[in-house]
Amino acid sequence: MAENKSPDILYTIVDEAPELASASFLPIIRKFVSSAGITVGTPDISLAGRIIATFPENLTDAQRQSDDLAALGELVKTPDANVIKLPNISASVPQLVAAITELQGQGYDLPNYPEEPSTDEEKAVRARYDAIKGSAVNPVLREGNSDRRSAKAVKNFAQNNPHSMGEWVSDSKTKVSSMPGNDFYANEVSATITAAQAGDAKIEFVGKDGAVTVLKDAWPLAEGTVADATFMSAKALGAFLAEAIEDTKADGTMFSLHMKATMMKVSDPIIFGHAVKAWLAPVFEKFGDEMAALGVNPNSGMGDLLDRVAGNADIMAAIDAVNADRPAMYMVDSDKGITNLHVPSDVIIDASMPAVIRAGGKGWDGEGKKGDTNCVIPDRCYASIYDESINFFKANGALDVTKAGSVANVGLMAQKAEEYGSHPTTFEAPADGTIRVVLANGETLHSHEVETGDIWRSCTVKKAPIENWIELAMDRQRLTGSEAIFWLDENRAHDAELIKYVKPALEAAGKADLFQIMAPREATAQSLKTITAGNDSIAITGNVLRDYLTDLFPILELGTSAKMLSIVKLMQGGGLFETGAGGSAPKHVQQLVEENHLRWDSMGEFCALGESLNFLADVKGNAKAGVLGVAAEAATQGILDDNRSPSRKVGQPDNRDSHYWFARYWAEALAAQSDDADLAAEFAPVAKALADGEEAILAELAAAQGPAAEIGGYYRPSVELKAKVMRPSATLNAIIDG
Ligand SMILES: NC(=O)C1=CN([C@@H]2O[C@H](COP(=O)(O)OP(=O)(O)OC[C@H]3O[C@@H](n4cnc5c(N)ncnc54)[C@H](OP(=O)(O)O)[C@@H]3O)[C@@H](O)[C@H]2O)C=CC1
Ligand SMILES: O=C(O)CCC(=O)C(=O)O
Ligand SMILES: [Mg+2]
Repeated sequence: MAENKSPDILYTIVDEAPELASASFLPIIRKFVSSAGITVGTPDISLAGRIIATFPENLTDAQRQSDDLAALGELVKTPDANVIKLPNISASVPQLVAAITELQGQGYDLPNYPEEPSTDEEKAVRARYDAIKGSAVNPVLREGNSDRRSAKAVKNFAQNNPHSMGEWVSDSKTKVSSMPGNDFYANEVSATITAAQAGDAKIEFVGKDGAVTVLKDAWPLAEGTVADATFMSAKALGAFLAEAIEDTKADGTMFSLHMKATMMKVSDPIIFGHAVKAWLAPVFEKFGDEMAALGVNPNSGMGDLLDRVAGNADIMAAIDAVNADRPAMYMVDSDKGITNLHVPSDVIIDASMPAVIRAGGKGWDGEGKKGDTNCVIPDRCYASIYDESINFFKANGALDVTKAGSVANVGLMAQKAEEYGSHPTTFEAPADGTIRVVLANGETLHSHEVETGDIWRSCTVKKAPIENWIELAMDRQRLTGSEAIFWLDENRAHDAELIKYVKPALEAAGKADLFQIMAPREATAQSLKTITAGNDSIAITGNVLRDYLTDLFPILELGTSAKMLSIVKLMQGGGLFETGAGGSAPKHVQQLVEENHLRWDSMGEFCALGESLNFLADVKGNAKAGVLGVAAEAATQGILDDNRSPSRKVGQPDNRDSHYWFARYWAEALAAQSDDADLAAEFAPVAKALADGEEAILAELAAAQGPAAEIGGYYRPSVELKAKVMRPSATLNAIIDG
């Protein structure tokens, strides 16, 4: 972070579409808040920035960057944090490799990603890259639980301006397929650590010969922590996937796999790799050794595999033959031939399943044809929410957006809760044997018999985050009076331990009758019924369902999760304001580069900015921030009232136009208010200049659209080129920079 004085607000530098939007929006924010003496820092948590910060010894002084993520990770543990966090890339291996290659091309002398490290040096490099891989940012910053909901104005807008929804028919063949058993759900055991059990635990693998290998040492388990262990059988997974492919073919639908290989960066790429192997089973049987020699790693996807075998005509012919015999495949981009199995980070379950459901159960096949799809979600822990949603819409038709209520979420997230914190304690069984958790007192807490390749993991959640989550749920219920459901399955080992916290806490507060506890399937059906009737519900969930539901319901209700209010009340008193619940929208970058139109909607940034300024006012007593915050809320309302959000098509207003309107409404609201005469006087001429310049500004913005745009890189675009593309209006720039 460049500034010496700690900035009042930190606005993160990220990747892809939100970062392009920032090139236009940040100068506006800076201009407005500087009038109140508020400073904005820009910590770089982009994938490229994190790579650069990891290898200072390879770089010149000019190239080096501080480790801003580490600094932010410390800041969020203090009451001073006021962070606006935009979505960033959680990189799959192919993305990480592409980012490294791009940086090397820009003159950064970075080591290659060691695919198969053998020397100690390679292993050390690999470990440093692995810390950057996957979801490496959000879990570090989320030192609090999550409160995600649609702001009233956003919800009203959606009801009055319904987005397009696919039609649901009762005989749709779209379905969810999951393993019948031997998955994480079936094998889960869980316990709450007692005082006598607390301390540094170990995870061990015991071979059939009795030899013990320590997989994880000095693993602190504090009293009150809920600690689970479970595994997915590799054999059962392989058999299930083979059957699912056959079943899809028999159904005449298309095959689609929905995983979270980014956030679940250890387990899910392995499961994804099993699907690639199952799809190309005859090819792996015949050419397994040749493919291994070419460096094929199925976990990196079909795209990487095809690149590696492209020079071998026999293998390519075998792949073509298998594909000809397979069912249709759900496509990421049918024009470019990118399939569901190409890149593990292309189809991410939280966004992909709601997109299928919003479309009436449809996906697109290799010929660009719409059709029903078999949605393969191997593990059953959470698949039931999608299965139940699909059943509900088959029976009731698509949601009526104009009348539907809303499902908000209170999510247990703090301190790497549950599955999303389980990467350091996830292992692929090295051989047949036993994996066990041995406590500090020598007791074996959990133990599983495993076979080679089984995916074993332990998830934990600490006591203070659980208690904070229950408090937050009670707050939200009290403030809204809504139906409130803890989505917990008493038949699941982990959830049963959480229920032991929830029930007494509710009873002690005298609120047991205001809350229900339901398994995810039942809670899905109940919540859909509630919103169909026009009422609201609060889903109080664990970390994975927080993630899934805060895309599912907003994508159905609002058309997108980008417009969500996404507040993380940090446990030490600070504020972390996430901008929406969606990601960094890679497809939007593609459109900008091809035709200079950015369809990214900054509504998430607008909402987070208002919250962050109000936080500065409420918690830090900064009255001018309060005035700016109220005016920013008015500007957000103006964007909605006058329908100034970006359009999808080139030639129509885009992200940049919405920023002009936001600036104008913000300035007008500041000029009109009477709480701070200085701010009113300062912004009156700004508001006038923006209004007077409307025609010129909109014409200059429109003129930029159409031709390809050059931004000088994907993972690390040129700052100058980005600014040139994203700030094409000289008239607007003169007002903002003046
Ligand atoms: N908080 C975070 O840091 C998060 C990061 N991610 C990361 O984001 C990347 C992409 O993930 P993906 O699964 O594709 O999900 P995204 O949410 O990024 O994109 C899916 C689709 O949602 C729509 N969308 C998302 N945000 C906006 C917006 N602001 N304005 C308009 N439309 C929007 C777009 O639809 P359309 O194409 O129809 O316009 C987009 O193609 C991955 O690297 C992932 O790891 C994902 C989730 C959260
Ligand atoms: O961190 C990530 O990879 C994704 C986060 C996410 O999807 C969410 O919080 O909703
Ligand atoms: Mg998500």
